[in-house]
Amino acid sequence: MNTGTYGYPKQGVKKIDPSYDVPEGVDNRGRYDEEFAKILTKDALKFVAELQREFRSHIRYALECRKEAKRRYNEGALPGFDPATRYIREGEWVCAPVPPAVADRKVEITGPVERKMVINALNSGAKVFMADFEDALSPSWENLMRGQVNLKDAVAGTITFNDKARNKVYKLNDQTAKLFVRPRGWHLPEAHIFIDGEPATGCLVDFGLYFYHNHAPFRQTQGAGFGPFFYLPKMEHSREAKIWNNVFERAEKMAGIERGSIRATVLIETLPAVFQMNEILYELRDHSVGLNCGRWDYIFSYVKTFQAHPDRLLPDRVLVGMTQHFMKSYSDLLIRTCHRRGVHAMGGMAAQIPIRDDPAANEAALELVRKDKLREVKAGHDGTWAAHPGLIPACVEVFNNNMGNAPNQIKDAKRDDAASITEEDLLQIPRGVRTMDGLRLNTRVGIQYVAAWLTGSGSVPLYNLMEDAATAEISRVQNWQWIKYGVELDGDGLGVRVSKELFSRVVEEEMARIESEVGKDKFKKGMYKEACKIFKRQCTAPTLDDFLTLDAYNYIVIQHPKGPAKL
Ligand SMILES: CC(=O)SCCNC(=O)CCNC(=O)[C@H](O)C(C)(C)COP(=O)(O)OP(=O)(O)OC[C@H]1O[C@@H](n2cnc3c(N)ncnc32)[C@H](O)[C@@H]1OP(=O)(O)O
Ligand SMILES: O=CC(=O)O
Ligand SMILES: [Mg+2]
Repeated sequence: MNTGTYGYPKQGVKKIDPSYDVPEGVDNRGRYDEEFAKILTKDALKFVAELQREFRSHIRYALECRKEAKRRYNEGALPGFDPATRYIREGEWVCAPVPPAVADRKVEITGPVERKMVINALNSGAKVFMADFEDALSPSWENLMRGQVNLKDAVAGTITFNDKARNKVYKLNDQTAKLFVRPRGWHLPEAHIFIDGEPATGCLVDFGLYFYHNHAPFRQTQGAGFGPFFYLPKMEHSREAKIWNNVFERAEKMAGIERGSIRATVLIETLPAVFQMNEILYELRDHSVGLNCGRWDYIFSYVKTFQAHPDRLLPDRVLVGMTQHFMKSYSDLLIRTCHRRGVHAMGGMAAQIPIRDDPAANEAALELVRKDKLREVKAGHDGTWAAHPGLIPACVEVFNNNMGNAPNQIKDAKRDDAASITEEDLLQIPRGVRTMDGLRLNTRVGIQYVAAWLTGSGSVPLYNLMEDAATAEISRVQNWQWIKYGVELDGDGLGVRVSKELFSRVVEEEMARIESEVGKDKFKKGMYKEACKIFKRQCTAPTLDDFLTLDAYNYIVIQHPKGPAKL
């Protein structure tokens, strides 16, 4: 079907779904659902529209600045510390004290805002559950709106789920994890809600609807007077943190709650942002509750930032771990920065997940997780992420054994030694081989991930590892980089140069392998062919697409009255 931007039929704008009651200037093109209507109330949408109107020019400017920075990096510049903000880096200031409710964040579970998983995560024994509208969620209208319904029920404490097939009813335990919510990044539009004729900014929809409905019960039942709490993804510069700070202040004013009630942890997961950690904390100093090592997007961002630097090619994805010098430097400097400013320095996600049908492989995976967590706690991190409830006991054990009863290490692990970390340390080229296996695995994983994403799953188990939008991005940009620069392979493919022709053959062979692994029936019913087309185009594009999900988003937008149905 011939479609315009976001799949909206080109022949004309159809009328607003009459069933949603919308404020002036807001056009809701998402499917009507009685449950969704309780979230998409006129007043809640009015709040989202106010945020959009107040901040759209700032967001547009910040995204323009990203483009400008990209242009500079593409012309050979390297990211680095900004001399203009040296006074912030060298100044003696601290963030507002950590709210007591979240002083102890030793282990945090993450997961999409899917109903059963929300309950399982809150019951998992982790201190925090990061409910994800971002890397782990395919942002279809259904997923986003159901996610909002689920979180509202979770904050109210009434969430239940009846798994009829297994005759099992899920409900919350007496003790649950504290909820943090991660909205989408600044770059993603919400193509079902138009404000003044333009798609809304995705993260303002996620934030605005969640905040509007939950701030009061959250502060009463979870935050002990503080909150709600957030994780903020994919920022590249402190000017983006400043926008969030202003959004928070605007929200606090609307709700009539004290300034500094809302708290957020910023993911440092872009290469430019590592040079802005003090500046980001400074902008958010009244609303901050730390930084987190978003290691997967960070690796993706290393490739993206250096897309025009053929001297900085990545080795196989599996070799770019936290012990590579640039990754270790990033984590050490993050700890030093956070603790100097009085807030949490959170670790990141190990990609291993439990392997049910192979006890030896399961133990080996658990051992890798333990090793990763031991490295983090010894380095001074105050807590870490787990992707699966089955990993919580191992993570808790490592952190408890090494931190005892202390809620965090903010005062005890100052890491002043990390003050000497330089720009060169943070940019050092990762070492390792580039192999045909690496190219094949990237291709197999990338295509299967996109296929899952197109059918509504934003995080999936593939080859015993957790894959989400961030890990899939690494597969995509690494393939792109190797093709673009005709990388000469090591190992089995020794001497072979990666080219579009070689990649085409690899895609064909890996598609056949995927079909045999998932079975003919699932392959036929799934969206593997569409995924292959998207992934292949992106890996061979003359210029690198900024995000895999921006292009793929067109396939999952379904506007009503009925636009093209892809899901
Ligand atoms: C780079 C980053 O951004 S990391 C953060 C974003 N990524 C994520 O959050 C990934 C979260 N994890 C997941 O989505 C899942 O664990 C996956 C997709 C990796 C694996 O999923 P599955 O193979 O379906 O897990 P599995 O079948 O072992 O699940 C067993 C049980 O644990 C539950 N479970 C698994 N992971 C989670 C989770 N993260 N949160 C809550 N419950 C979970 C399942 O719902 C299931 O529950 P049930 O027994 O009551 O039915
Ligand atoms: O969001 C986390 C990451 O590693 O990316
Ligand atoms: Mg990420």
